[in-house]
Amino acid sequence: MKDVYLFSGFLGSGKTTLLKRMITQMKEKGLKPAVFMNELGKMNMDSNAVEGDVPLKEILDGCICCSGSEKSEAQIQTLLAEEEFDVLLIETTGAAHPVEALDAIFSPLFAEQLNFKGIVTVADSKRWLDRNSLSPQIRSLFLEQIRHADLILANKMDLLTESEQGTVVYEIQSLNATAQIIQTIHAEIPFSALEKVTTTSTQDVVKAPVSKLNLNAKVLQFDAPVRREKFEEWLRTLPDSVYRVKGYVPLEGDKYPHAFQFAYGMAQWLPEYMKMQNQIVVIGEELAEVELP
Ligand SMILES: Nc1nc2c(ncn2[C@@H]2O[C@H](COP(=O)(O)OP(=O)(O)OP(=O)(O)O)[C@@H](O)[C@H]2O)c(=O)[nH]1
Repeated sequence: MKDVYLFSGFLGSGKTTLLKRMITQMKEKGLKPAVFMNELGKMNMDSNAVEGDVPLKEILDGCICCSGSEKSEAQIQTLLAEEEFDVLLIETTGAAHPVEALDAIFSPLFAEQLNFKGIVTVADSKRWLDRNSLSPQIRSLFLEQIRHADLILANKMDLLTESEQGTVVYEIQSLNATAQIIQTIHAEIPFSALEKVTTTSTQDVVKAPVSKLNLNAKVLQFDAPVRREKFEEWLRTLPDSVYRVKGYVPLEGDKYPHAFQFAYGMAQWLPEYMKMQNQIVVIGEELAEVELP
């Protein structure tokens, strides 16, 4: 039997950061991980984070509103048939209800092969404090991801004061009394913390209704390099209903585009040493008016 962990958490909370850490630690222990990820918006930026020697299946432009469980089942089946691995890590999109992703894992097809260990939710602690500013649909998704977790990482603790950190842990524990909560910075946990997880989820778990999300993903292409200040100024004009921006931004004067991440008001730039497609994906509500500067 292969252990399976499901990584859940809102857009930009730190799931890919956790995934990378766990892959490194598993390899150090001599375990072979495989990864299945679902991405919004036809761009495979996160899968670039997974090294080439790790078996990987992904669904790009993953469905936002439904589980698409047949597609997921087919991908998992291919992994099982074609690859050698010990542990399967599944990263859901930040827009997914964690319980929907369970459909594929609990498929009778895999009953003899997969041992589901649990839902690990990465919570953006700063966003937690500000959750009331989310639209009602998005807020209920955000809460559902935490409510169904077996292990919760209260992540981005570096952005909070000590008293805010205490508030977040207390409030999250009131929403989910059974899950263990670990306070983290950049999702730093030992793999042993993951191994201890035991799930309370079953196929019949009852999920609160999350009404239809108006979340969309829009890919924007750059025709020419931009000035970094101009681009950052543009970011500040984005409405609060833009939850996530990521991709590759060509900057004036630089040979290669820069990998770029933006989540909850925080931007991160990383140099790239290869030619990547000059495009970003913007994820949020009401994106019709959002265009590049
Ligand atoms: N300050 C701070 N930034 C963090 C922390 N953890 C992750 N980040 C940053 O947050 C951004 C999003 O992290 P990811 O790991 O890509 O988040 P994700 O949940 O995989 O994002 P999606 O898959 O797009 O939903 C990146 O720029 C990370 O470097 C943290 O603890 N503190």
